[in-house]
Amino acid sequence: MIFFNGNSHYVHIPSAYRFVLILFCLSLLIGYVRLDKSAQLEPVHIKMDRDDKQNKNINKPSIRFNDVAGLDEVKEELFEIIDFIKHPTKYHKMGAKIPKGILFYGPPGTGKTLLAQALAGETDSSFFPASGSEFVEKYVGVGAKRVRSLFEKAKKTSPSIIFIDEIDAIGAKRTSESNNEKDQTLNQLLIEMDGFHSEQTIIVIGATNRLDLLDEALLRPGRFDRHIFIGNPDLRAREEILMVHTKNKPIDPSVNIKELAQRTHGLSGAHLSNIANEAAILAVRNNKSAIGIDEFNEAIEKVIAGLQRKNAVILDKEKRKVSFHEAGHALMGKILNCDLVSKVSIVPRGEALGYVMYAPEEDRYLTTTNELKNKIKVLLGGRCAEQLIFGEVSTGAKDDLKKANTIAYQMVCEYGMSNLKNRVFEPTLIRNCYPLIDKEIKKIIDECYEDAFQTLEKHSHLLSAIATELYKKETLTGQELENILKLNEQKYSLSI
Ligand SMILES: Nc1ncnc2c1ncn2[C@@H]1O[C@H](COP(=O)(O)OP(=O)(O)OP(=O)(O)O)[C@@H](O)[C@H]1O
Ligand SMILES: [Zn+2]
Repeated sequence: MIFFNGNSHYVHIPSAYRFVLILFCLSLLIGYVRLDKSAQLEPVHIKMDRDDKQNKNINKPSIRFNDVAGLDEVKEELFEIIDFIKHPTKYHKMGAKIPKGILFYGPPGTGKTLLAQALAGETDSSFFPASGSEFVEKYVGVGAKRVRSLFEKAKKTSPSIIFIDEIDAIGAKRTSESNNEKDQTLNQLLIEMDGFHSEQTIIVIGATNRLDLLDEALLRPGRFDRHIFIGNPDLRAREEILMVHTKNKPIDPSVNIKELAQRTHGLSGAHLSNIANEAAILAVRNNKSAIGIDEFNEAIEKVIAGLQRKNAVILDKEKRKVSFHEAGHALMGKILNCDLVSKVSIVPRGEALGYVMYAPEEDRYLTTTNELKNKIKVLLGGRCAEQLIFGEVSTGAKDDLKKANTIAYQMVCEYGMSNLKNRVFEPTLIRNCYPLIDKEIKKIIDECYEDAFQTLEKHSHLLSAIATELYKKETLTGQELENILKLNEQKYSLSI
């Protein structure tokens, strides 16, 4: 209550009322402060909560290179990228551009995702996994928007690694039957990759099982210009992968991991991790205190039986055949001093069941008749070895034959290196003179085959030595090949 005296503007309030008034004002004040506080605090509180969630969503993998077994060559290649991410200024000062995109390609389950996580773990980068198929939407523009928002998030928490699995889902070659939504999504990805500055350390890793499907635009310099093949593990790698996946499991001492690795030729890392897990589950079911060989045997059978592709696991007989076939190529290459062999392997790669890798040659612009014939002999060496050892040939030389025949054809029709001398055959002339040309091609191929066969026959002890080691180890480096030859050449010369 307020008393008002019109004359003096003095307001007289009795003390009891004064007390109540003070209390009222105080309570208002406290209420206001509380209201004000809560009005201010609440959004702050919510904001913190959101930040917290965002931070929690930022995935910083704890996986390290040590968790990825085998793949030593790949890891070596990635060490450079690690240095880029860890010390970007060193490179910026030199005016060097940090690579933006890396493409991992190879068969499924070989550790592409694992490696990308390990790269993030090693560099303490934020990890943004995505799958190409997530961006493929019915409605135009949705995929592009998702790409934009993914890059926005990655930029905020740089250094970041964006991992796009199944990149072929958005990055496949564009055809005349264009799909507007897919094209927009791919364009957005290209724009984002072209857009981020080199000061923002963001590496985009794409993974695919089919490199050949990807659009050229994606592979251009400045985009996914580093391509790293990640293949199925060889014997040593399989042993290491099995070790990684049995590390924290009680294993019966009688289990020989090396022997398990030998029996799982052609399987991927994912299969091996699956075997270890299946074996553990079986051990629980069998009331065992440790995983024994019976559980492993059953798990291997289960995983192998579950494989749809029969040739995913090469039968032992085939493995022997492939070993001799590849040894035939490698030995011919060595004897004829053709190209420098850097690796021989019987680990399937793409459609090939084995392969010989040659060290990059210096650029050559001229090749002689003899050199071309030697190339044909090396190509035919695989089939010759099969004929020599098994008395029959297989379909495995399909690609070799195609390449050998192409060289022979060029020798006859383009280089004037046959009995038809210095003639050049244009398509119409080829049609008219086909029997003549064919006879010359056949002559070159037959002579080379005969020569390669005799050479391998003469050095069959070396062929067997290489094939045996290859069968055992599955991959031989150029140096290991050299050592086998040296060792057996000595034995050979001593024995004659
Ligand atoms: N080199 C390896 N070392 C250890 N574990 C491995 C290795 N390779 C594969 N694995 C195991 O297999 C699982 C699957 O591997 P990952 O997902 O990385 O394969 P991927 O190549 O990305 O397959 P996809 O092409 O099918 O996406 C991993 O989680 C891991 O358990
Ligand atoms: Zn071959």
